Amino acid sequence: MSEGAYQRLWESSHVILQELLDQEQPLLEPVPYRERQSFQYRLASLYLHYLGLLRRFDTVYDQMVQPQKRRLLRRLLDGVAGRVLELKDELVRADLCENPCLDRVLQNLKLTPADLEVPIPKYFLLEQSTAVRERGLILAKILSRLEPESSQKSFIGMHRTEAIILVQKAERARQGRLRATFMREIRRDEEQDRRIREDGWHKFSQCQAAVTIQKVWKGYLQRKRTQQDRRTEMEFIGMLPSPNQVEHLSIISQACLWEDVRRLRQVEKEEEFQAAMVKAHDSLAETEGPDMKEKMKEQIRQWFIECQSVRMELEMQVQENKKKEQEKSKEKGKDEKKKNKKGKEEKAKKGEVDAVLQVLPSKCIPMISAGHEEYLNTWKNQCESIHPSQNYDSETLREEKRKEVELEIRIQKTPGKKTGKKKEKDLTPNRSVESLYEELVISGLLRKSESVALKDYVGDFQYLGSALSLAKKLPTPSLFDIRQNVALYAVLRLGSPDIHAMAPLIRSILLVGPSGMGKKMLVKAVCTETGANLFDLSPGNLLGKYPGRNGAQMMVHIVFKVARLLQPSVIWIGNAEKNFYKKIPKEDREMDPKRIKKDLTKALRLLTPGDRVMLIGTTSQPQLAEIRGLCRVYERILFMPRPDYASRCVLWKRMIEARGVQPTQHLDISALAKVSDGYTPGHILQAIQSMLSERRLLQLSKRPLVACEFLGQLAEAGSSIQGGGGVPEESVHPPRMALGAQERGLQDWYFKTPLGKKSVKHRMDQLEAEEAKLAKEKKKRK
Ligand SMILES: Nc1ncnc2c1ncn2[C@@H]1O[C@H](COP(=O)(O)OP(=O)(O)OP(=O)(O)O)[C@@H](O)[C@H]1O
Repeated sequence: MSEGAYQRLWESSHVILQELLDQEQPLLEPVPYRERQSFQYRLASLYLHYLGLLRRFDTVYDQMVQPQKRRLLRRLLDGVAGRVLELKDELVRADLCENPCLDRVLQNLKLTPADLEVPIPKYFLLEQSTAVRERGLILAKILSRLEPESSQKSFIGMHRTEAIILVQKAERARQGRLRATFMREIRRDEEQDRRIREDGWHKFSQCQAAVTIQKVWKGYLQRKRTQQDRRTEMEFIGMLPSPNQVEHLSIISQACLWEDVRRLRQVEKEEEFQAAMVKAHDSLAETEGPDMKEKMKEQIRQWFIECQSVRMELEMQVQENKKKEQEKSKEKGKDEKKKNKKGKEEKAKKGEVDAVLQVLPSKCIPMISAGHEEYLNTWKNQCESIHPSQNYDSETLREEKRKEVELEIRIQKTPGKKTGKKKEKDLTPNRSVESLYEELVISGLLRKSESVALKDYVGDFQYLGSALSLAKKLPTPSLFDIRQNVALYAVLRLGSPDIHAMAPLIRSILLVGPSGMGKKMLVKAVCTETGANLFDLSPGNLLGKYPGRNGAQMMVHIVFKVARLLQPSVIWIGNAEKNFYKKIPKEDREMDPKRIKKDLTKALRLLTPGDRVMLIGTTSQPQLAEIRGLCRVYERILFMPRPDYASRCVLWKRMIEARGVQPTQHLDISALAKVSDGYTPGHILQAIQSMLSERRLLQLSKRPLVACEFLGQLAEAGSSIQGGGGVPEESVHPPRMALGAQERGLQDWYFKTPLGKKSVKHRMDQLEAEEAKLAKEKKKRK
């Protein structure tokens, strides 16, 4: 796309933004509780529109070259991202559920589930790439120093004789297989010869022979043609990838190349702009600075004189008014008391006070509005031909710098105020961050995170959300919802300091789901998408480290200190239930899993907006924990049930493709999705990995994949996980039933959490109200 195209995209985005800003004011007005549905609908529609706007601003900010426009775009982008997070919070409050159903709104607005995907601004990684790379290098350096010992340990030697026997075995097996194939061919030839000898040659006339050959040939041709037609039809309706994908890929890679070129130009123009800013500042301070100072002094003097006279007048008036009011208030007091009494009695008579729904005032809207104004005043009508090379605009630069210089001079005249924020006690005042960082790496509390993109967390949308709600069934979150919530709660907040400071503060989330649901994968994805450090405070990882009460305090202190200084950071606690055990099991007593509970709670409370540190807990057995303590530490709880049919379809397809295999029409993905009901993505992945061995991959050209080949592996994957760590009494059941029971347990637990409780209560109230209504109608008919 050209600069002009991005400019047009920016322009059209502001038309949408204007419409959205117009809808903001009415949303602030309180709405009676009975209009809850329309309130939710308005919120959802606004949320979807802002998401679209976020996508647009991200594209424009990523590709626009002009440095001043980029600065404004960045503010707009962060503001809109913050507003998306605010609206998500409002939606959760209104729907009493972490994954409100948006399918109906989506349909009404003629959008697709792809429009619901949360875009992760590209600048999160692009603009901090050097910092992240440097930190990665330091980590790799420290780890490489530690590595030799572990690599020596993992190598298991083999005796020479054993090795020779192994090679001999393999060679004999190979020769045996060759001989068997050879013998099979000889026997087949002999059998054919024998049959010909016994039957004798069938004699054809010339005409008969020609007809037979034609029959075979025409049949072959027709089959080929039909196959081709079928393929074309499937490609046309989008059920098969088109054959000219190579061409398509080359177009995409060329577009990516152009995008990179534009990013390089951005850097060039930014450097020029930085230099110009310094120059403009210095020259303004030198030429206009003294005049500004004089003017300011004069203004202050004038203001002082005016204030003095106004104050005196006001004081006189106040004294007069006081006298009058004292007299009046005596009389009024008697009347009001009577009125209040009456009002209260009337309300009590009506029975209840009508509850209202209201959106909280936004922190982001003022920033977005200011950005929108600036766009309208400065950039909207600016003709592109003025700056065809995307150079900075010197007039606007001087204007901005003038304000900055003025502000600097003003600050020189008024002494700065001291902030009264209390500082937390530093237990390691004499240590440098580098040495603390190294200590954490050596003790294994700071780990290298594997690189995983959030989009690789595969899963489809819940298409039946509203239909289920109408049928009074609680829709369970889909894998798509989970990916979306992780993007909103963790990635967007950790990716940018400005977004973090504006958005509602979330310090911790807990991922709850059966083993193999991808909880650890999501933690890694958050680190990858934001370039965050990964601290591991899992109880199993703390065994024997920083012993004693003081040790635990010091450990938590160092982790949070380094996490904050080198933000963004993720502090991960696997098996999070162990920190809050109701009763510590014998096998876990040695690790004393509850020892960091107190310090963790305290340290979390000290995180404020702008501290991009997030605690992410993962658990598959939350029932073992004391629920109040767990819910106090983890502010948001994301329940991850097993994938539904739609998600399983995408999972099978994408996971097979990831092994380098393009599924053909011989492979019935839908059947695989049906039989894998009750299995987690981890099980499906395990089945695919053990089925698609190197040998099977080599055979693909001759023997295409079919669905039934996976069944054995799938059954094994389910049963092996169950045998490894499952609950003993469940192991007698087939895996599907047992897993279902485990899931129900998790769901029951979720309904005991604060939000779960509210949601259940709300739905019960709704049911009761409807039943009462029906009963009334019945009575009337009688
Ligand atoms: N939605 C998904 N898309 C792609 N891969 C997935 C998905 N969910 C899980 N996986 C894969 O399944 C495997 C198991 O996932 P992971 O170890 O993250 O699960 P977990 O929930 O943390 O399990 P546990 O509770 O046992 O620790 C990983 O290889 C992960 O990449």
